[in-house]
Amino acid sequence: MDLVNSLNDRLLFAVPKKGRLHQACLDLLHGSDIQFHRHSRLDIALVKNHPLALVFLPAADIPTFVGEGRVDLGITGRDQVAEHECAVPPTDTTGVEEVLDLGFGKCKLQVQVPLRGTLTKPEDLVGKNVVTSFTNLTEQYFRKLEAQHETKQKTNIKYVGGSVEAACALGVADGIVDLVESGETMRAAGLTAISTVVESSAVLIKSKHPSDSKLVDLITARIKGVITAQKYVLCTYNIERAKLGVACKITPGRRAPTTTSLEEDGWVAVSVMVLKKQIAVVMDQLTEAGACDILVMKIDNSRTI
Ligand SMILES: Nc1ncnc2c1ncn2[C@@H]1O[C@H](COP(=O)(O)OP(=O)(O)OP(=O)(O)O)[C@@H](O)[C@H]1O
Ligand SMILES: O=P(O)(O)OC[C@H]1O[C@H](OP(=O)(O)OP(=O)(O)O)[C@H](O)[C@@H]1O
Repeated sequence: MDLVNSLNDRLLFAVPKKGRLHQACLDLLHGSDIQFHRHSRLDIALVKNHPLALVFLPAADIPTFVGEGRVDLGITGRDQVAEHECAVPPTDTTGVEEVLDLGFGKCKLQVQVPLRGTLTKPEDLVGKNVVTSFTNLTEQYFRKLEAQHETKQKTNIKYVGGSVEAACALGVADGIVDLVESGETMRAAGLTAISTVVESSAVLIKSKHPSDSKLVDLITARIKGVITAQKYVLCTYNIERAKLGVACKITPGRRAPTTTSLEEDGWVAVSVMVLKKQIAVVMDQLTEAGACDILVMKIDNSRTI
């Protein structure tokens, strides 16, 4: 198969080829019914049911390809977009547009120092050695700090590709700038966070001039449907009509709750979307408000505005 020629007339969609975002992206594509078969060792996969091709790239490179318009859509971390934009500021025609926050891959890019050391605030690192994989954001952060303190001292920023947390223990750095999610890696390395450079989560991005805007909108709507379905549950309950006003305040729904009269006089059944993380509290409040037969169901997919 001439893979390169078969890319003509297909929208290109970049997906992280490995790392923390890879599996969540595959799950999202599956949930969106984007069907493909990836041959082993090939970083391009043609989508069977859309004029679309997936390109598997390192998360850090995706903002470059999408920003230059070589690839139409992509998923990466907001931290990677920010790192790229520090080096290549967007113009009217280049750079990426964020389409959706995907809600996974949440982490913070933080300045970290040894827990049992003398450095306690970011200013203490000015003029010292800082190791990171995010050199552009780190340069920007420390140049700003140096300017604020009107010092001629320059912080020395060094790049390493991974295991950044080892740099202080190995005597290469006085502090690091690295990603933190649970904080386990940081604590295990005897480090503590003293400042946040960027807060991140996975985002869907698009180029400023995608080759097929209609298909971009369709793929966006599909992905949004899956993300919404993951965030919400469907809650149904029965309640006396007289108590419906109070119950609707507890479960206002995204637009409004759906109510249906029950065969039993004066009673209604309510069906409403509730944020998954709030459902336990909502169930407690509904019970107190007089609701009964409360049921909670998983939503597989959705299309909402
Ligand atoms: N611990 C984490 N928790 C949540 N999200 C993370 C975490 N670490 C990284 N990420 C997100 O995933 C993106 C890719 O990071 P990851 O380290 O998995 O990339 P990678 O392509 O495997 O790179 P590398 O080879 O440098 O490790 C990050 O830019 C960030 O947005
Ligand atoms: O706060 P935590 O939950 O411990 O996660 C943070 C760690 O995750 C990432 O590294 P990853 O494990 O992807 O490997 P890497 O160091 O090779 O980038 C990041 O660079 C941190 O080291």
